[in-house]
Amino acid sequence: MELCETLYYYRAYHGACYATGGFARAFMFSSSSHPRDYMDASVIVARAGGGLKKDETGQMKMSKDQTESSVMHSLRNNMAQFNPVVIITADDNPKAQIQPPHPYCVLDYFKITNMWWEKSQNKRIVRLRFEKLNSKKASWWQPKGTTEIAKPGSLDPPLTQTCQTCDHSSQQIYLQGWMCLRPECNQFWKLLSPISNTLKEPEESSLTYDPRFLKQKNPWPNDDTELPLGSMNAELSDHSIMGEDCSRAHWSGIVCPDCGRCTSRLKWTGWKCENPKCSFERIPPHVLVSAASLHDPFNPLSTSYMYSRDLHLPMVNLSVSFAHNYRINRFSIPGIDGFITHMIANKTVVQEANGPHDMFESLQQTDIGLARRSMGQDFFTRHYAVNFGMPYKFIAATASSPFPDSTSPVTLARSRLNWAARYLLAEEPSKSSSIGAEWKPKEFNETLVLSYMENQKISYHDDGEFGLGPTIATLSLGATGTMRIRMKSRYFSGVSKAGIYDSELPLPGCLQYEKRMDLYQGLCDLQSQDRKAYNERLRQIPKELGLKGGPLAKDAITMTVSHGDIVIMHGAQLQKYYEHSVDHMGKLRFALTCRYIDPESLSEEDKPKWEVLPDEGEYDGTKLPVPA
Ligand SMILES: O=C(O)CCC(=O)C(=O)O
Repeated sequence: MELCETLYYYRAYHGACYATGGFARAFMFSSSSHPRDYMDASVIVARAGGGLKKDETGQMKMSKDQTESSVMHSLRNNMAQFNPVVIITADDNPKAQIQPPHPYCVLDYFKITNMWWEKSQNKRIVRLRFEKLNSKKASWWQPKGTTEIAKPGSLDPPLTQTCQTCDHSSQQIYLQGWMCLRPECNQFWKLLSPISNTLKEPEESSLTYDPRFLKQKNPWPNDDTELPLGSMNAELSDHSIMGEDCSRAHWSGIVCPDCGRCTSRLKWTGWKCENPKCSFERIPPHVLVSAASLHDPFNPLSTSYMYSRDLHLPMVNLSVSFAHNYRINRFSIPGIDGFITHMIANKTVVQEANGPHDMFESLQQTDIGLARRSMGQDFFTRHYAVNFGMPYKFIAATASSPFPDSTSPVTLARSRLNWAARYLLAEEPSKSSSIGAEWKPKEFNETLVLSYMENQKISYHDDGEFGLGPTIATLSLGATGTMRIRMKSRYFSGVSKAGIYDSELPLPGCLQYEKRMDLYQGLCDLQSQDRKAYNERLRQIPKELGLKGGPLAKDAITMTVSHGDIVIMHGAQLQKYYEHSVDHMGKLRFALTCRYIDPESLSEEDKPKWEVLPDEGEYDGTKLPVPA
């Protein structure tokens, strides 16, 4: 992750070659290399990535012929337009002549000089020869005290021969003899035996590179020049620019100037080198993003009720009301016991003392411990988070502290959201008494603060973990966000990833709703009568109805959440069957989300070491002057 966030030329989380926009940018040279791969101080020969699978012994093996892919087109573009690629080595690279000092190390820029087809383990593969771009620069990966036996260009040029069958010419790569390298030709990958004068595929283990092929020099325009390998992210301009330190470049990783390690920005305040032996830290000055700068000329704030920019599918029911300076959009989704309320704040709300404007600015001025949360295996969430009150231990566990250790926006948000939830749940027309009774003992006992810099977002997820909810309320501060709510794929398609039909009551809006409804009762009966036949039916139904796991439902509700707005989701079913995501287009956004977390649902070690006291803020939004 650190590599991919720091090096603009290598953003391939799972691949050997990173290509983008039709050009290859970098190659990773690691343990899954091919036996004929080669590496010295100036030349590398490697197999183009892809097509490897683990065999039963855990070894990476070719499972099928390689074919022309978009990566190969990119590599050809690099050659045609003289775009060099960066090569990175991993510490398990068996061809490295020295032990690389770090798990991943950048070698340098290389020219791709040759790209050809071969055969290996009876499968067709593509191979590449790379030559270091700047031949004047020493290669740090050359063993100390040694010199290259032959530098590129110091030997005779490689032999080139034309195939008598296909008229295609190619260089001689192996000392064992010349071979046609055009896979369409029936002479492809065959050596002429001088004894029998017949063509035969070579013995792979006997192949030795022809030094004239390896050590050729291929001049490129502008070679022998230096290109930057370090990232230039996070260079601040000389002027103070509002939000510059929250820009995409500023939450990218940097190359540590002290030890050279790629370092992601894991803390809101700045970078701290992750190398345990290095103490480098960089805290860029934060130029306050002022609340006044959030002004949207196409949606001007007023003390009247605001416009709505929310959209929904026709099946979703919307009721609109106006109260206490909020436009209140209340959505309910058929089949779901619950509702979603969007309270759209006006100028009176956002400008009130200790209100959204003040909270937004105050959150930027105090270090409240916002950090990216670990998702395991060295991966971290994109956004920053910190929790107060009852510990939040779901998905990616977040550091928690008692409310008294937080800053005023955290407690103010809790009190504001408790007021909003209390007000809305009491207003809920159909079931006010039961919901109100359920809610009261579950007033919010936790505030999770999320902060999103430019281009950061939270992808589709639910908040339905055991012991949490059933009411979840968020106060949005800063840049305008888009919150999307959609049915989970499993319930939309009715099929699990393993291809098994889900026999739960189908939800309106799902694929093949009517047909699935027709099957529903019969399946319930079969389940209680004949378990074997029932399981068999679950495997047959996807084929009968033409259903497969994987299709994504359209967003049922899309809300434009502005600074000061509140979104309240109520109902466990909403979290079970639906999921939500939020992104934004600005430089900085905070989401302060309050939940009730049942302390009894936490494991002994997760239980707080502090008492979570009731909210004493007593915020009351009804006290503000309302639009005339
Ligand atoms: O950013 C937001 O508004 C929503 C945050 C959210 O979905 C969460 O905390 O689970």
